[in-house]
This record gives sequence, C-alpha cells and structure tokens, in this order.
Amino acid sequence: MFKVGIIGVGNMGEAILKGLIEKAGINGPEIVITDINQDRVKDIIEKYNVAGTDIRKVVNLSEIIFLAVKPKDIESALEPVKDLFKENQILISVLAGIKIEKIKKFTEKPLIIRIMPNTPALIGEGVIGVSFEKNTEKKDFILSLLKTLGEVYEVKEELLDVITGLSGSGPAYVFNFIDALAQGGVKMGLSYDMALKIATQTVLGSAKLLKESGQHPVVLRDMVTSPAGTTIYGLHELEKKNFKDAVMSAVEAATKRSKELS
Ligand SMILES: NC(=O)C1=CN([C@@H]2O[C@H](COP(=O)(O)OP(=O)(O)OC[C@H]3O[C@@H](n4cnc5c(N)ncnc54)[C@H](OP(=O)(O)O)[C@@H]3O)[C@@H](O)[C@H]2O)C=CC1
Ligand SMILES: O=C(O)[C@@H]1CCC=N1
Repeated sequence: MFKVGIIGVGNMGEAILKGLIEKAGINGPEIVITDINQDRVKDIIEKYNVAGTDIRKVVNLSEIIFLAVKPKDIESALEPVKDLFKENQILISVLAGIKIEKIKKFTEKPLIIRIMPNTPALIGEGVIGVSFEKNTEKKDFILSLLKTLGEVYEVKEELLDVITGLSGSGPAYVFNFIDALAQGGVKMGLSYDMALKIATQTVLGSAKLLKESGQHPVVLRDMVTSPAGTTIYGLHELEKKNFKDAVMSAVEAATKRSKELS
C-alpha cells in the first residue's frame, strides 16, 4: 500500500506532492501518482522519486487519494475506477466547484473531503479551505496533514466557492499586482529585474507586517500616508481607477464561476 495517491499531477497535484514530501515528511516512495499526460508522469517521477502507475492501481493501492484533475475531467477520471474504492479510504478532491454530492454519485465508499488549496502550498505557505463530508475520527489526522501545506480553514461546503475566489485564485491577482508594481517602476526608470525584486519584497514585507503586528490594514496604510505626501497622491490614482472595486469584483466573479462549475 502507498500512503498517498495523486490522480492528476499538473500545477496543483504537483504543489500538493511537493508540500507532502518537503513539509509533511512523507517519502517519495510512499506516494504513487497517475496522469494521462505520460511526459508529465515521467518528469514527476524523476523529480520526486515517487512511484507512477495507472489510475486503477492508484485507487487500489492508496490509503489517501488526492483527485487533482480539472473539473471537466472528473467523469473521465472517476467513472472507470468507481468500483475500486474501499470503505477505509479517503478521497480528497481539490476540484473547484465540484460538490461532495456529485463525487458521491461515483462512489459512496471512501470518506470524501473537499479542499481548496492554492499554489503557495508548493512552499508550505498555502491557504487550504476544507470541508468534510461528515464528522470522522480521521479529521485531526487530515487537518494535521493539510497544515503542512499552509493555513487551514474548515468551512461549510458552500463557502468553499468563496475561498476559491479569494485564496484559490488569489495568487494570480497578487502576481498581476506585483508585475504591475514592477512595470510602474520600469516606467519611472528602474530595470525590470530590480523593480520586480523591490515589488516582491514590498508585498511580502507588507503582508508580514500586517500578520505580525495584528493591526488593521487601514491603520498600517495610514502609517505610510503623510499629509500632502507622496502616498496619498498614489492612493488617489488607485481610487480614481476603482482599485478596491476591481479587486472585490474579482473575488465575486471567481466565486460565482466556482458555483457555476458544479
Ligand atoms: N492551479 C491552481 O492554482 C488550483 C487548482 N485547483 C484545482 O485543481 C485541479 C487541477 O488544476 P491544475 O493542477 O491547475 O490543472 P492541470 O491541468 O495543471 O493538471 C491536471 C492534470 O490532470 C491530467 N488529467 C486530465 N484527465 C485525467 C484523468 N482522467 N486521469 C488522470 N489525469 C488526468 C491533466 O492532463 P492533460 O493536461 O493532458 O489534460 C493534467 O496533467 C482543478 O480541478 C482546479 O480546480 C484548486 C486550487 C488551485
Ligand atoms: O482557475 C481555476 O479554476 C483554479 C481554481 C482556483 C485556482 N485555479
């Protein structure tokens, strides 16, 4: 038996895999993976020293199975193996939008858990929303495993859509913001390389200050903003371009899209 099986080792499957090996102390040979993309399988086996096999063996041989295919591929992944699941297994779906109820239509046997991680799980700095199909004595174990990937928030299943729109998709918004900051620096004369480093540290340092100080973001914002100084001129431009409106709408739109995927 393998401790963990992963079906679909794309961006998220690899993030979970790397997190489990580097942060949860699970050894490569205790993990088995499968993917329809054979080049991907080969790469991942070489990179992490995991086992690779077909999906039937992954389902047959794993205690915990992460399902990390795109929502559109759920049927092609689960239909052929639906009769292979066993009562004592745990099936953890990372699929955006796909409800536990839908997964149970394929199989009633394993305990089904839905998570919504994000890519910073690659370095143990993720956010992971989680909903359990039902209460289980395995909950503490699963939560401790997920905590190695980042901060874990247990929520009612319907709120996983919001977590998807906020932290699941959030890294993409943040990377766009960092790139935009850097490009602003380039427009004003810095090299992109230097501007990107400065933008990245500005976001990281601000996030750390917010977290470690426990202060409200508005208090920290006001600490930066001198009367008639530079910052208020910059903030005014963001206000004119509806920055907060744009960010709130992004979370709203992604949340709605997650609901549509079900
Ligand atoms: N990327 C992210 O930041 C996040 C993603 N998610 C969720 O994670 C899931 C995966 O997303 P992501 O990793 O980005 O997607 P990817 O496309 O990068 O990875 C999915 C992998 O699964 C493979 N695959 C498709 N069908 C099957 C099948 N039947 N059996 C085995 N493997 C299959 C794909 O192959 P091929 O490419 O050839 O189709 C691909 O290699 C999605 O459901 C998404 O909602 C959740 C949180 C964050
Ligand atoms: O874009 C997506 O659908 C996935 C879900 C959250 C992040 N990426």
